[in-house]
This record gives sequence, C-alpha cells and structure tokens, in this order.
Amino acid sequence: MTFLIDEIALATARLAEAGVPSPRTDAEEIAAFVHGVPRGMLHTIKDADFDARFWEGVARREAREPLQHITGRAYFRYLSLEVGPGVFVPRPETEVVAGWAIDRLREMDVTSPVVVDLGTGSGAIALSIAQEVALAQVHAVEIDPVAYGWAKRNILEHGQGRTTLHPEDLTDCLRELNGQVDLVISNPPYIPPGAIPRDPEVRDYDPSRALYGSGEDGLDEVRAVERTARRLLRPGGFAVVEHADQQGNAVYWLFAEENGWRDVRLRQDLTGRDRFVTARLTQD
Ligand SMILES: C[S@@+](CC[C@H](N)C(=O)[O-])C[C@H]1O[C@@H](n2cnc3c(N)ncnc32)[C@H](O)[C@@H]1O
Repeated sequence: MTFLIDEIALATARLAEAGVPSPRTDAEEIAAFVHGVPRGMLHTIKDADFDARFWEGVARREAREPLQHITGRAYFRYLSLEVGPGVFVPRPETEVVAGWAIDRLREMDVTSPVVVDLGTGSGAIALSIAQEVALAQVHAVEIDPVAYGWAKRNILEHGQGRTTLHPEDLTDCLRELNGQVDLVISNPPYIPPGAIPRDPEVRDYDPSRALYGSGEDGLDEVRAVERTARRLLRPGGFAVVEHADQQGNAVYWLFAEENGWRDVRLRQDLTGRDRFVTARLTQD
C-alpha cells in the first residue's frame, strides 16, 4: 500500500497547511470513504485500485468543508447519522449531555419513560436515547424544514419505532403532553448574534438557525426551553440544557431563580468546561 500511504501523506500536509485540526485522520477518513472500507482496512487497497476522487474530497476539506459533509456521516455515541448541508453536525461535547440524560432515564423507576428533545437537528440526542434506553418513548421537535428532513431519514433508520418527529416551535410545542414528560433535553442555538465562530466549518456550514440564539445574550431559546420544560414535565421530571462554556452561570441562575426547580446543577464536558445545566421539577 505504499502508493496510498504516499497520497495520504501528501494530503495530510495540504490539510495541515490549510489549518485543518486533525489532518492525518481526515485524510484517512476521506480515503476510507472513497474506497468504501473502514479506516482500519485501508491497507487492503491495492495501488491499481486507487480512486482519484480521493483528491476531490481532499480539496473540499482543504477549503474547510466539514469532513462529515464530505463523507455524509457523523458519528454520535453508538450511531452513524446522515448529515449534510442545512443540518447541524452533532458534537462530541453533546455526547456527554445525552449520556447524563441516558443514565438518569435508566435509573428511573418508570417502565416506558417519555422524553422530549427540543431542537433535534439530525436527531442525534433523541436517537441515542431511543437506542440506549429500552422502551423510551421519544418526541423530537424541529422547526427548520431542512433539518427536519435529515432528522426524518435518521429516525427511519434508528428510531426503534419509538421516536416521533414534530415540525413544531420549541417555544410552544406538544401541548398534548403537558405534565406527562419524564425528561426534557435540548441543545438549542445559544451563540450571541454578534459572536461569530472562528472555525470556518462552523461559521460557513452549520445553519445559522442552529447556531445563533436570539436576544442580546443569545439565551432567548434557553429561556424558552426552561418554560417549555416547566410546562411539559411531571413533578420530579428532569430538564437538561446545553449552553456555551461562558454561559454556565447565566443558565444556572435562570433555573435556580424560577420557583419550579430544585437540584439545579452546572455540569462540565470531558474537557472540564461548563457545558450543561440539569434541574428537577419540584414534586408537589
Ligand atoms: C445547536 S442545534 C442542535 C441539534 C441537535 N440537537 C444536536 O445536538 O446535534 C439546534 C437545533 O434547534 C433547532 N431550532 C432552533 N430554533 C428552534 C425553535 N424555535 N423550535 C424548534 N427547533 C429550533 C435548529 O434548527 C437546530 O436544528
């Protein structure tokens, strides 16, 4: 496999020059995608079978198109999801947020817990819960029609027949479930409108509706999630909300100063940054 190794090395240098953070991995992922094999099987590609479309993929990555748009796939916990233009690429930090919710749902003394994911995007959080929590009934809410289309495809593949998609606004959705939900989770848009992300993959390819929150501080959607969760949850139910690392105190206080909540906690991602707030609706 000397030929492919040499091509990958050349591509790695080009991607590094373009500022791609993980150039070797990305070059190998593109090679694996183009040749239709897992990355660990690249050694089986014969020189004669080298596919020149590798260099088309490398050129797109060099222009800082997200790797996931080039391969059409994003990995989230145990899922391989379809993604592309018009939908937010799920992030590793959200895996921790979803994991916290999954642990609580598994501990709950409820046979078939009812869960709501507000702003589902590709369906990453909702589908992980459906996959990892036996018998969970999951409702995924998404307002954007393009993102809705991606979620629909992923739900068909991974929804376990227990995931329902709703084309609704998270500020006023699912009134039929008022007071009946065991856990509400959300990774809403939260970047303040003036704070433009540095990475071109985010700035130029993630949809603005997924990134930028409304209001001066970008937290209007988080406020809406808090209100919707308070309406939907049964007493003792959990709310789980992701936020930017600098917004931890603001989101903590948003829940702590509302009377309905107890056990409000600010939690960290795997890099130790403040990443999500959890709270329980008061029991009475
Ligand atoms: C940051 S993305 C998160 C997507 C997915 N939950 C994830 O973690 O990968 C936020 C999502 O919320 C959706 N969204 C924004 N405002 C909304 C609203 N008012 N109602 C419902 N969905 C909304 C966006 O279209 C986007 O798909």
